[in-house]
Amino acid sequence: MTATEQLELVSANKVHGGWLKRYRHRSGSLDCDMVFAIYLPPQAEQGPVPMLWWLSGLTCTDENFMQKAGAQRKAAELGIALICPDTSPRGVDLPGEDDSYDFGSGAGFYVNATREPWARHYRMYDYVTEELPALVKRHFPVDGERESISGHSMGGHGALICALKNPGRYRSVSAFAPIANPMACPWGEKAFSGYLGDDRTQWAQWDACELVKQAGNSGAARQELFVEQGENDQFLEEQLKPERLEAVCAEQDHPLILRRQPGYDHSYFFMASFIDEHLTYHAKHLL
Ligand SMILES: CC(=O)Oc1ccc2c(C)cc(=O)oc2c1
Repeated sequence: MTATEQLELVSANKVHGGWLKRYRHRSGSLDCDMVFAIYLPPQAEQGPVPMLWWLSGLTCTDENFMQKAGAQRKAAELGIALICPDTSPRGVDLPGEDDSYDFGSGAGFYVNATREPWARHYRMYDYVTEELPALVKRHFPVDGERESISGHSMGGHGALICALKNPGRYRSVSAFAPIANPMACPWGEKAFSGYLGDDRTQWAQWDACELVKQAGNSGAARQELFVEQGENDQFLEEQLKPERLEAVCAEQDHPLILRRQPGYDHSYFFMASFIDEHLTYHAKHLL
């Protein structure tokens, strides 16, 4: 811990016997102040609990999942901490940062930007895989050896790439309506060209389909991917493309559970409907 590290409590609410707390801290990797949310189940009063990281989607902050998904009841029952970072650096005031919902503020895409002016602050991959986990492990009763990851849409993409880029790190990974092949959809092409430049070989490091292709060369065991997808999702065909992940997983013999749910859209109503099953899935790997 650095001598100056400070966590400022923003809010605290008791939920299902545990505590949902929000904290502000100075992020070194993003070079700005950030807020994250953590739900500690009642079991955390007795000793360290395993963790589920939740990565949210475009336009979200640390708050959406905690307020809308209804995950705390099951997390309290299972004894799993939930941790939700914000989705981009905040307050850094870069030109054009607030011009659109799918780039800049609220749209960090969980990559480390290499292109100016984004490279100094837009390092969400380092933030969610290194800086914030280290901080959480220093300050809260969590078991650093037991972590899993999940997310929605842009955050589903984030969860998949974090797991695929770090074999053996997360006990399990799941995703709701992930942007499965960002190199080949308008959201991803805009974000990757803006943050990473025009060299598509660099983009491949941040694309779940490309990482599944590369996973066979790492020597590590292939980790199962659990994906939930609503069939009435308004972004399904143009942006999400789960069939591409399905095809590449079949081609590479990479384990994938892809569940298509009739009638469900892209909203948090979809996540609220299946979050308990995802928590139960992660609990099988964490407990
Ligand atoms: C709270 C909420 O509705 O979140 C939300 C809405 C829309 C989207 C879209 C379109 C993409 C995404 O990545 O996340 C996302 C989250």
